[in-house]
Amino acid sequence: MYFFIINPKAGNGRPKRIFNKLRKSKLYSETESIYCYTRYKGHAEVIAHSIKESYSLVTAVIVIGGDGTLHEVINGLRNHDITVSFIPGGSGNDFARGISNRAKPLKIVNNIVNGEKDLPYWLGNYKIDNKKSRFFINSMGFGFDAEVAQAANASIHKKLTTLFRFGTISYLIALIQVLLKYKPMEVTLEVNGEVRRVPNCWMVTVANHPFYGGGMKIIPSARNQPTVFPVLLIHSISKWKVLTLFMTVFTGKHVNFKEVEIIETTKLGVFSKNKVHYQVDGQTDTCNKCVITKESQSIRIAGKTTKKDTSA
Ligand SMILES: Nc1ncnc2c1ncn2[C@@H]1O[C@H](COP(=O)(O)OP(=O)(O)OP(=O)(O)O)[C@@H](O)[C@H]1O
Repeated sequence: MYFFIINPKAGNGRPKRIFNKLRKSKLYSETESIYCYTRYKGHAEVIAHSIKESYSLVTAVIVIGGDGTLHEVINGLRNHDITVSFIPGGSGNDFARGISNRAKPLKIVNNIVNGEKDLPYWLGNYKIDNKKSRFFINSMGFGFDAEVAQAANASIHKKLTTLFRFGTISYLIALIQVLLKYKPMEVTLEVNGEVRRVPNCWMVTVANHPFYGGGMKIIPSARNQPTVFPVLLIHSISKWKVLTLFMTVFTGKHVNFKEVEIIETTKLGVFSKNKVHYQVDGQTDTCNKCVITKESQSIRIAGKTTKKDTSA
């Protein structure tokens, strides 16, 4: 049995339209499945957690929503044995980009039902302050990018730009708004066992794949694998240079700036006396301490076309 979780609020209602179309298909009518719409923020996590009880009956959980919805489902399941699939319907959809899944919704379901090979995917693990550890699917960032994500989520432009499929534009508007008032943080990092103080720090970002903010290549070299992960560190830079730097993020050329460092590590600690903003898979909050590691056991992602074919 396939279990669909649909976020009707993601991507200006796109997941609902996708699912309505899917339900009218012959493939759907021939497939044993149940579905559930999310009703509030965090509901996808509650639904996924409840599936855990009867997971032996579920062949795969199919998420239709944005990256935030997938983040909740993965954390609700907390079980690497349940196969998960993702039909992108959000405003950013960086996860689908990260695994290079450009297939259309019907094709994704067709791939799952017809047993296309599952893709192994290694999540990031993060522990904020003294809370329970959780997983992230795409990236986690501290400082400037987190404040930009927060401003973009709250912006009235987001709805409009998502409607016209220009999610990145709302991110760029938020970037300029935050840039004008941003004050760099003072953080202590623990990387590869070494402690390092970074007084004029703009951002620290960790990623499981290159994409971020609706298609920017924040860490172009990031590859999904089980051991190390890359950390992008931007510090001691002027505001105007940050603007120039972000102009080149789409091509990945920003890594050539002398103020940008990329460090590979198995564990990252971020500590600060003052609360710092963080974003995890696009959702934001503040913290004083975070420890990030890589999950060595992979989860299984179904529905990706392994042969070169992206037709519906
Ligand atoms: N019924 C609902 N009403 C309000 N919010 C909801 C509902 N269902 C889920 N949510 C919340 O919607 C938020 C946004 O979801 P999601 O991130 O999947 O979409 P998005 O922001 O459009 O896409 P992306 O993350 O790819 O940019 C999540 O925080 C989720 O908890």
